[in-house]
Amino acid sequence: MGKTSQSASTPHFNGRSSERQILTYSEQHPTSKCDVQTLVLTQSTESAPSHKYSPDVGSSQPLLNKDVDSSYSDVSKLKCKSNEATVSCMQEHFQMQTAHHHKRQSSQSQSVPLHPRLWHVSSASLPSQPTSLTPENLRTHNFGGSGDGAQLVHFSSCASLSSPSQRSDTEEIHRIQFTDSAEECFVHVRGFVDGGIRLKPAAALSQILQQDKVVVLPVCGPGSGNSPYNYSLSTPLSIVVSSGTLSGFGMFATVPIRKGAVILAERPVMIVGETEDAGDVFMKLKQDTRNLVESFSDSTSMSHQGGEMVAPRTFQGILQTNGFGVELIDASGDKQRCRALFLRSARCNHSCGPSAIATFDPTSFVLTLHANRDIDPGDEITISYLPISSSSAIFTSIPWSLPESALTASGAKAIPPAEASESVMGYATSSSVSTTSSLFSCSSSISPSVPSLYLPRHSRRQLLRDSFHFECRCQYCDIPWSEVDGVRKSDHARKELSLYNLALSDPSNVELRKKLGIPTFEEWCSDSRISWDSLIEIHMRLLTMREAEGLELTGLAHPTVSGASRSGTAIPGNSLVNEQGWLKHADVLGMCFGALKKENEFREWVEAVRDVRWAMSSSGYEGQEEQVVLAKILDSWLDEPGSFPLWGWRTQINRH
Ligand SMILES: C[S@@+](CC[C@H](N)C(=O)[O-])C[C@H]1O[C@@H](n2cnc3c(N)ncnc32)[C@H](O)[C@@H]1O
Repeated sequence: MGKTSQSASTPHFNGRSSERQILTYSEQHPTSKCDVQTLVLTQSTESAPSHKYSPDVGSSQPLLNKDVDSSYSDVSKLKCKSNEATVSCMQEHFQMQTAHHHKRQSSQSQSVPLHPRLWHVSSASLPSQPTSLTPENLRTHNFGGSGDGAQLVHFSSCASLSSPSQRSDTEEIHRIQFTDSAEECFVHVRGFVDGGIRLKPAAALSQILQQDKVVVLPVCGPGSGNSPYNYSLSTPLSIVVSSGTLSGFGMFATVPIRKGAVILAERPVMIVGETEDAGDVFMKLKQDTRNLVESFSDSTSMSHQGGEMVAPRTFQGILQTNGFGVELIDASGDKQRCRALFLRSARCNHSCGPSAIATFDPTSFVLTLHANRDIDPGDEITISYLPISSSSAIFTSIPWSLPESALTASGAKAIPPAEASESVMGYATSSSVSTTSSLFSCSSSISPSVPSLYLPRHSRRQLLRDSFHFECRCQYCDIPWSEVDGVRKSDHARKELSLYNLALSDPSNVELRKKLGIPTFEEWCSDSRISWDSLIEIHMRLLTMREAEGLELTGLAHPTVSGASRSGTAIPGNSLVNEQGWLKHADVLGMCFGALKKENEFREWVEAVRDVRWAMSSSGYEGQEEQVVLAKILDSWLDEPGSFPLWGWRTQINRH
């Protein structure tokens, strides 16, 4: 093993703990000492499809490779111009941008020393100089794919390996060499890899991996105000050490990114089984990768306020803090929970109204970040560490299951008992607000059907504190005391959204829908007693609420990855909800306007939904084919609105 006593010349962590693994190591290249089994991923014989979308609905041609960027490139170019100067200004000040940006900055580069605290992430035990995360390191790691359409398709058989029982921990660690890039990933999942991992060709990975729309920056600086999530690209930057509790880095957009579009796709550098020790795998990483990883924060070693170190930093803690929970699927279809570490996505901070949704495809080893809403240059790319839907594609960071104590203590009152609500009412136009108010006033224990992102602020914060070891300072939580009303409104809005979510995700739950006063589209279409604007009002209002809470597309994490179901865990919100978020509301609105024969509005909504579905269809995950089919249908409606099957239907009903 590469673990030895600490060397003076290399970064190390001091500390003693009988329970924790203390990090000490020599500079020796880990793989030079260890006999790492290599699994070869051979190149696909199938080249990446290069055709673009054609509005031929009946076409049998696979349409898996629509270039997300192409639909938005013009907009991006336009919006980007004004920001280009400030983006490069930023690059001059921070020497940790991605390789791509480093290249662009070229001769204008001006070196500004970084404040050590920003590198240290509040840890006194890190090296005094920034030995990692330099552009050089990032370039070495080559986040972009190198081949033309090269794809990861095959995980070679490991038949030649000895049986697991005879092996040491070190021998159980496998190195995956991706044939379409210089990347490699170490996998330590006991008794799992040997049988092979179920892999399939991933669409256009190299194309996606080459996208470079983000930069890693300190989260605090001028213009950030109370919230860390408004980094102003138009303000000349100088580094200010935060006096608040939030420190460290975050990921920021450098270009405009449209809702649903792929922000980033990357593969992990290591995957560790739930029960395995991360330390052994860390020692296998290349030195520069390891240096980078060691600069990552370890929240398990910090006090909840994040201000002081209360325990030694450990590899396990770094993985817990920065790793994504994913599930791999073995050749026989069994799943195993693991933690995967992605060098760039590890910089994504949590927000209760995340700007991105992360999904992991266990068949291509690719984590994809999709935009949850339109993102401007300078906006932080955030994800939710809390569950956002019933079967989130990934379960971020630490816990495999949130502790019972956290749930009890959260005191959430999300879904009231049916009998306590007001009398069942018919479908209404504007009474839904008062109805939901009465529903909320009922007390009950927490329902497993409520994704925890919909819980009130104090519950979300408590979950994050108990399970992720930090006090959430996202803009949806970090509301000043003077704005108590703001907190109350936000809590109420989330509860209401969760209720509607439940009703909309399960149309058979007629009782709840009636209590909420929300008809289905079909009911609205065929029943002239329901006023024509009722459904439109409801969905418009829910959309506005979603936007205010930053919960636009969150539910879309759901269909993206097979094999990452969270059912059976104790995490609230992981059971039955099939949330669709913004798409559901926008879908219904488009159809309503179609049924009312309002062509302009119909086009507006159908086009918006079509764009998002196309964007969601291009990252190689399993749900993409469904999105393609739906997008094609919407395209045909846009070509000929009259082809919408219920075109003008509601107007006829009204006449009779
Ligand atoms: C995966 S890391 C995110 C990147 C990290 N900020 C860095 O500098 O590398 C997770 C850690 O970031 C901090 N963090 C993330 N989201 C936060 C939030 N909303 N409020 C406060 N701290 C947050 C916490 O310290 C957490 O343990």
